[in-house]
Amino acid sequence: MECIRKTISGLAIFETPKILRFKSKRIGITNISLQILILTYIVGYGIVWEKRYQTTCPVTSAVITKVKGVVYTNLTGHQQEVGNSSLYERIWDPTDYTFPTPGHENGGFFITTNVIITPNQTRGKCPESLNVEGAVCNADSDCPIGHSLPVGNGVFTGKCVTGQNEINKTCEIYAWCPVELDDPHIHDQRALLEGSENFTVFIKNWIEFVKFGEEYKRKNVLENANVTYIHKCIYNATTDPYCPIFRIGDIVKAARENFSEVAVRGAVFEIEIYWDCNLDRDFLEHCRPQYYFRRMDSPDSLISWNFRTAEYHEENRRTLFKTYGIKFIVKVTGQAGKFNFVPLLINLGSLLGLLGLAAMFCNFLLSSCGKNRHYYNEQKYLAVPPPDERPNDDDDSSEDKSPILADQD
Ligand SMILES: Nc1ncnc2c1ncn2[C@@H]1O[C@H](COP(=O)(O)OP(=O)(O)OP(=O)(O)O)[C@@H](O)[C@H]1O
Repeated sequence: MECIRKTISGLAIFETPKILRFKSKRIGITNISLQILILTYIVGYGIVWEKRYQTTCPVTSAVITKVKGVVYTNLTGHQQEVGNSSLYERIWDPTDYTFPTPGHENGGFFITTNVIITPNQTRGKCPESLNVEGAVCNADSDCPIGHSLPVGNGVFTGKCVTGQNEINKTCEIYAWCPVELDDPHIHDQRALLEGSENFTVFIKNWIEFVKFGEEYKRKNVLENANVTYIHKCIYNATTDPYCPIFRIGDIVKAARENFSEVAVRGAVFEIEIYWDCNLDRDFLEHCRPQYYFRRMDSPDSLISWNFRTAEYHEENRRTLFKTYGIKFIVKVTGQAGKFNFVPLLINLGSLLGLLGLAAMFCNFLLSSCGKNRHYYNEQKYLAVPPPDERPNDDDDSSEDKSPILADQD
């Protein structure tokens, strides 16, 4: 009953903190300056510049690419011409030099820049390549039947036969014969498809901001673009930043790399399409893509970007291609922001909280560093003696003894 009575009487009391007014020009100016600084930072930088009054949504996108360009190759002018150099005299169109398998994931694509061709391979028996570690032999006993070398081209037949250069003997293998030659042109500092720097790629990118609905959907091709424009435009960061057609050489150059060098052994580049959209302004006018290019791998003399494919002519005949090239990864990033009361109120709330920092700092200066700190501390803090030293109070009731100011009415 006592407890309930106290609670009820407590409801009739209003408590408010007492504020200490301390006259000091220095502290007053420090306090107001800090408050202005915090206010400018939160309102100017946080709310206005960083648009923290907006709710955001990350971009969702789809990308597909199409490469165009034709090049005619031969080994004329290469330092070391191979025996069968006519093999490399050929025309290359997109179907020959782009590959869906390693390149089309994430809208990426792959362009062949260098190649070793081994034509007319058939399944049969032939000497293992001299370049394969462990292939050289002196007698049949060096080539156990059924054995294969870790980086070899086939399975040992059990015979040691005259090798590719007629001087060294190598183990005979069941394989696609003749085995791939290490064509000397690949060691030139010139790529076979050097002309591929003039190829172009059309990057088609559709985006949307799911949270804000169907009306905020668009593509990286501007609304006023027509076929004539598409056929003649080439992306340029300053003169034509919204053209979706990119010259391969320009991409490599924008990533601060030399095309002739990377074309020899291959490389990986990233094309980033960045969308930063303010939906409080005109969507089509102010929501436009920005493109960034960078090299993802680092130049390496040991590892190169290559893979093998084959063209099968009939059941037992194929042409083998060891293909070096540049892989392009397309990455779409970005977000859209739109006005919303919730983030605005949250930021204003944190502003009020942070303003308290100014008072905390001034308090610290006054109580720890100022010359009147003792006087300040005396006024600010009420020293309470420990319970066993407090003056004897006959009235042991636990009634609240704090003074209560009565209102006029
Ligand atoms: N890499 C590119 N460089 C320049 N123009 C391109 C490129 N890729 C496509 N285009 C052109 O852009 C337009 C739209 O391309 P899209 O692939 O949608 O149409 P298409 O008729 O199938 O193209 P195409 O048959 O020429 O490959 C076409 O006129 C096409 O020729």
